[in-house]
Amino acid sequence: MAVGTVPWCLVSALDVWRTLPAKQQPSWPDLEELQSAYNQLAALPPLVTAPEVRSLTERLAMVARGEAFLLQGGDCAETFAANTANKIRDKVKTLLQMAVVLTYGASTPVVKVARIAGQYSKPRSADIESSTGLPSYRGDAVNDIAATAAARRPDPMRMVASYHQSAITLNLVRAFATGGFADLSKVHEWNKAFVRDSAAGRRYEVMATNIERALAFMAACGIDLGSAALTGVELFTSHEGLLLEYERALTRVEDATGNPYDLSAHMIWIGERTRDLGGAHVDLLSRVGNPIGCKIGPKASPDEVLELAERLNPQHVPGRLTLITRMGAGKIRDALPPIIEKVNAAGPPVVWSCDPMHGNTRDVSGIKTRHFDDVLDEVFGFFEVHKALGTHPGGLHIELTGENVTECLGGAELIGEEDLGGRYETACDPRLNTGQALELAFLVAEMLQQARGERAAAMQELPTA
Ligand SMILES: O=C[C@H](O)[C@H](O)COP(=O)(O)O
Ligand SMILES: C=C(OP(=O)(O)O)C(=O)O
Ligand SMILES: [Mn+2]
Repeated sequence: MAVGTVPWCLVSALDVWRTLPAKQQPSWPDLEELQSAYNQLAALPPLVTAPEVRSLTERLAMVARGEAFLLQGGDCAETFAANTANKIRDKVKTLLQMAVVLTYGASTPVVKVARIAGQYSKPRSADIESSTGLPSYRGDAVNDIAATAAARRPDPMRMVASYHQSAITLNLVRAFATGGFADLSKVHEWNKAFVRDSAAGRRYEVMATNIERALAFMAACGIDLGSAALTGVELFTSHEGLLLEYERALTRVEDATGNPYDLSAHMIWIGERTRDLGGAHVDLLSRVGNPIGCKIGPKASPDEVLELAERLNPQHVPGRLTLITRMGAGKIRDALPPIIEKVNAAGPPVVWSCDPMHGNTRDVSGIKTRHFDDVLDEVFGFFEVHKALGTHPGGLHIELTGENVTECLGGAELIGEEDLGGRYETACDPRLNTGQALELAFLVAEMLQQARGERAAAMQELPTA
């Protein structure tokens, strides 16, 4: 593994990353322990399969063509402690509820990708936490969040533990997706309860009633709402491909095709802090067959993004690459247009997705938070830019939870600074709570409906031949 000691000609293409600068890797204190964890991971079965991964690429190709919408969401950082049946259920439930609302708004399929079953490592701004003087918490796959020196020591066996936690989660997620939990009529009943019982929901009575009518119409037409197609969903998994040893150990060459896939999740994304063109992350992930995401922050130049897009999708495969822009509400309207123009003019087809969370983090008396209005404003900006350029606003990437936490400010429940202490439970970044996430889905659905109405009106105005 220590590639510096191996002659260059013996390095597998999948290990070239070992010769390149790798940012945000833990300082593993014991390389023998690391080797042992790697060997264990490499011998374990994959978490997902190559055909599933290819199905997601096909679904994302539909998004790239403007025929579908992508919804990606979940925790900033999953933790072993919060990996309980109820919390997993409620996260999946929130995603499914959002997806139904967005499907109605967009009148197209919604591709559902959870940040789940592997989101256990975090890039950090600082190696040392200023409040404690301890090494920063880097996710449960690396160290423990408890504020002691022993807890913060990076332990490679935690990567093996996070594999097992991911397997447990995935087992439940698969059961929820196909075992009746995701039944369209039931998800709609949950949305009706949200609309009826919450201040946030009451604003969306009209849309909920319209969805109800659409379901009644389908039933009247003889469509069986109890059929497998409507009681199950396709739910894919994703996480940031940050820990290179973990991702490499779960990269497997498919017998049937001879192609490598990172089978730790269906979709893997590269973070804003590790997307260097000459870096290890871009190299490893450029070589696997999964759909790849890449975060794009406000400092990225159009040329740099085009180069990244070519590097990550040289064959121009639709669905292979999702560019997840996370500019900040105040910057998106200026920063995004030149990037879209550059990539669309010469580059590969991409899915354009909006992460309205990471450019809008702020500090309130030492607590990391985000304001719902900023999140919404960035989403509005994203839609405005795409409308002006005639491109498809393909998706949303959200940090959310299925619980009633108080981590982000605002929303219809008007969470204020004084409320942040109530249920602030995230291990890293502040997440939208269920109500805020559903509210966002209804607002985006309204936007999508309006955009459809405008397109239809424009078509009617076209002169006939
Ligand atoms: O999730 C994203 C990053 O890991 C996170 O925003 C970094 O947070 P920090 O600035 O507190 O290190
Ligand atoms: C680290 C993250 O985001 P970014 O790379 O965009 O900062 C994240 O999605 O949690
Ligand atoms: Mn985050």
